[in-house]
Amino acid sequence: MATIDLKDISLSYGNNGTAHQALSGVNLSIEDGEFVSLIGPSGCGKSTIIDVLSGLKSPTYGSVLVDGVPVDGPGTDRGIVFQDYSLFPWMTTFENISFAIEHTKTTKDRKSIDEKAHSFLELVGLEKFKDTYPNNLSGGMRQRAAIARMFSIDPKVFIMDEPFGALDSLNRSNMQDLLLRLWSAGGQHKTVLFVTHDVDEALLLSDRIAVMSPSPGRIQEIIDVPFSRPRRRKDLSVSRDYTDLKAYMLSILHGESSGDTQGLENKPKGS
Ligand SMILES: Nc1ncnc2c1ncn2[C@@H]1O[C@H](COP(=O)(O)OP(=O)(O)OP(=O)(O)O)[C@@H](O)[C@H]1O
Repeated sequence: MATIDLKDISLSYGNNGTAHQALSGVNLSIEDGEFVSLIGPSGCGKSTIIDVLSGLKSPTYGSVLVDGVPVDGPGTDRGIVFQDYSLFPWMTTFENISFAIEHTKTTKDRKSIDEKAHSFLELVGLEKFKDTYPNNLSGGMRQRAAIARMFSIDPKVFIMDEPFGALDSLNRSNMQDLLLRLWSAGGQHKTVLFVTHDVDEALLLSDRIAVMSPSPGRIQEIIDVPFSRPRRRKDLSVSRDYTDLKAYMLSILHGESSGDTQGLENKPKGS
């Protein structure tokens, strides 16, 4: 059970003389179990929002709440996966996961921690690579290990910053399927904030998509994704509603739409 509230967030980098306003007046509420993606051009402030929600950066103005409680630093209630560097390079895959479990303090004895770590490695198909160091894993394997680690600590909230951005398209599809499978396992969905540059990825995964605009970073529009779950790529790709919504999103991202939800003629129905 977790809700996220970003309330009127502004953030400036640097000091007065050279301050750069990265975010201005960002408001976003995410419901319990909701999967929300952030999409927008490079430099619009997606990673800054991720850092603020993670507790790695404090906003200059505004507040961040998880389940109504203000975020004042990193915590095990929020699991994070970045595009890279999510794993400790000096630990094997097994050690990375067992270390994370150990630090949640919910599992105390060594045997239970190790069993739990093994079960998560198995879940993502990495049991054979338990003694391998991250540098000797492929990019896809590293991200599988990072996702296993995030799930193993059972956080209320998943925060993912372009986790599949560096993967080739086949690996990326496999990882999206894995994420959706784990996300919906057990019927209790986690609350997710997911950054992507990829419109298809956002439409496949999300309940809602927040489209950002730059200079300073703002949320330009929030789109409801109307497709029922489970979603299958091949069904989506032949659906007229899907191609219309994708075209609409691309038009916003390329600055061809005002982004005004009122009275937009080219906005597809149901979004
Ligand atoms: N530590 C920093 N110091 C100064 N400016 C920064 C810093 N980090 C980010 N910025 C600036 O803040 C703005 C938002 O950056 P951010 O990384 O959040 O954007 P982004 O949307 O995640 O970009 P990308 O899609 O390229 O990862 C950019 O203009 C960036 O140059």
